[in-house]
Amino acid sequence: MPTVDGVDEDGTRTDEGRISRVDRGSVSVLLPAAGPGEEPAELTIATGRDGTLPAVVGDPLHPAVGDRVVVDGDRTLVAPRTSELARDGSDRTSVEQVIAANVDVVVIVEHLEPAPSLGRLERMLTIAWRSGAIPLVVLTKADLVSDAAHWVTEAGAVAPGVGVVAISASTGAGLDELEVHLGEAQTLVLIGPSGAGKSTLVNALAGADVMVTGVVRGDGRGMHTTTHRQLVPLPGGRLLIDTPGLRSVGIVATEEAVAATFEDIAALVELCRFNDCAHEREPGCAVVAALDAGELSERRFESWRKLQREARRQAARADHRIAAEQRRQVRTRGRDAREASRIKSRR
Ligand SMILES: Nc1nc2c(ncn2[C@@H]2O[C@H](COP(=O)(O)OP(=O)(O)OP(=O)(O)O)[C@@H](O)[C@H]2O)c(=O)[nH]1
Ligand SMILES: [Zn+2]
Repeated sequence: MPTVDGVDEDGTRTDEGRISRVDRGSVSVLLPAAGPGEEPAELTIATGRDGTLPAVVGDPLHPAVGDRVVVDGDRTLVAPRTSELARDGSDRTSVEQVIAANVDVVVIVEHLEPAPSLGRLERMLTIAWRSGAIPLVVLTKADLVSDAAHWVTEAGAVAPGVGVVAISASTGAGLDELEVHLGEAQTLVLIGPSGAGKSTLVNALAGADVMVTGVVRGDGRGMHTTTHRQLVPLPGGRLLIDTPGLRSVGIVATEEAVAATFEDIAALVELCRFNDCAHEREPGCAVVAALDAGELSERRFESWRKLQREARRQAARADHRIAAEQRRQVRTRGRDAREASRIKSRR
């Protein structure tokens, strides 16, 4: 059993790295630099025929960019994940596809010009809360507007408990404040609409293009890699995950994630007189009372309802997929059993 400090019980060294790229049949693993001034190394590791790697704990799993791995002898094991950014499976068999693992902060990038969409912010916040990472809202292009402070307040109201920073990549305004919010050695992903300024922000955080050379391991297990990495080292020991499809992740909502995004409404629901209040015309409905009092906006209420409906729909769809998979397994087992009894009766 490999240990996390890099030395096995029998004294052999194990390496710890992060998956920096996932391809068909293989993954790239980024190993930390051996010492100051040295470049990080990158290995290519073959995955199993089904595309999985063994896990430190539990069943083999499909690796994702950001996965922590322990390279131990001939085996590469995936460590348990602290967070997962998932995309709803597009086909009927796969439930969800994890596109980034072990993310600390989901940076939600939204432009100030054109005016930000609060509904989109709520949607992206739900994705972030769902992942297990901490969301941070970055409003870009502050140099183009005069009411950035107003939008910081508005965004703060739809993102209770979440940091909101207005920045300008053009003037550098707000970048210091952003640094404070990000802290050191964190793994980040950026999500946001096209043109919001994500690439521009990455360049600002990176300071320069980060180029890394691959190496050949002495034992020949690793191969030289010159692939374009999807896990980008940033100054301050930070890592940025930028995988295809991540920037425009479709929503994978759960009721818990929706409740985390709409913490204010979730608190109101607790105060409704009836447990099964539909928040329509029931007496003692705290949600309707807040709407009537103008404490809750109609826009936010509708946005909450919509995301809740989506979460329920997805849960039902996932249940449906699981049920279909179970039926398939029962059929296969039945066929195997019939086959076995046929063989037996022939003897
Ligand atoms: N004035 C101003 N323009 C900005 C700022 N940040 C980004 N831009 C511009 O906005 C445009 C879009 O920026 P990108 O960084 O390419 O946006 P993106 O979010 O990466 O877009 P996609 O790659 O399509 O997802 C570019 O022309 C940038 O120069 C800013 O702070 N101020
Ligand atoms: Zn109610």
